Amino acid sequence: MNVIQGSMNGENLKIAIVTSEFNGFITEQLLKGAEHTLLKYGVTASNIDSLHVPGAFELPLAAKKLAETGRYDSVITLGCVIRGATSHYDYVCAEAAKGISNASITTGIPVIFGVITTENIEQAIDRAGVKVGNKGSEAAITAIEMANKLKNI
Ligand SMILES: Nc1c(NC[C@H](O)[C@H](O)[C@H](O)CO)[nH]c(=O)[nH]c1=O
Ligand SMILES: CC(=O)[C@@H](O)COP(=O)(O)O
Repeated sequence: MNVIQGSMNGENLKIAIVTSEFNGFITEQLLKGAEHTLLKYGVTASNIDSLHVPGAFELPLAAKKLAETGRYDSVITLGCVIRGATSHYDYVCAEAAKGISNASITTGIPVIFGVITTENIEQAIDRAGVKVGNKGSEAAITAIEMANKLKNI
């Protein structure tokens, strides 16, 4: 069996990060985690472009536009949706997830889902660098792995 490999070397990769401003006290921690991890794996700072959008609902369109430029090996989306009193949460989560997946499939560029979807603020804090790691950092690792694996297909 021939196994298609992908290295975790970020040296020649160009990555875009889209971060939503809603729940910014969490999403800025995700952005810090993603940036730190990209640099750790060798991505050059000048090869990382960052864009902010208002909320998670806006992530798919921005990610698709970035992916369509053909300038990036991966696009990372970062957001935080916290359940409120109404069904709004379900709509925002569903459209963000569907749209981000669609951006990836339609452009052929990995668009990584770094969106935290939680029942409360505590769960979000735990996933932004406290108890359960940093989901931005995990998204960065996935971005590098997918970019390098896709190059080898
Ligand atoms: N409630 C959350 C939102 N809501 C805002 C939407 O994402 C969107 O910006 C608005 O409906 C305008 O289109 N966004 C989050 O990222 N997180 C939330 O918890
Ligand atoms: C996830 C959300 O959109 C949330 O902030 C909305 O809260 P609510 O359902 O209480 O309006």
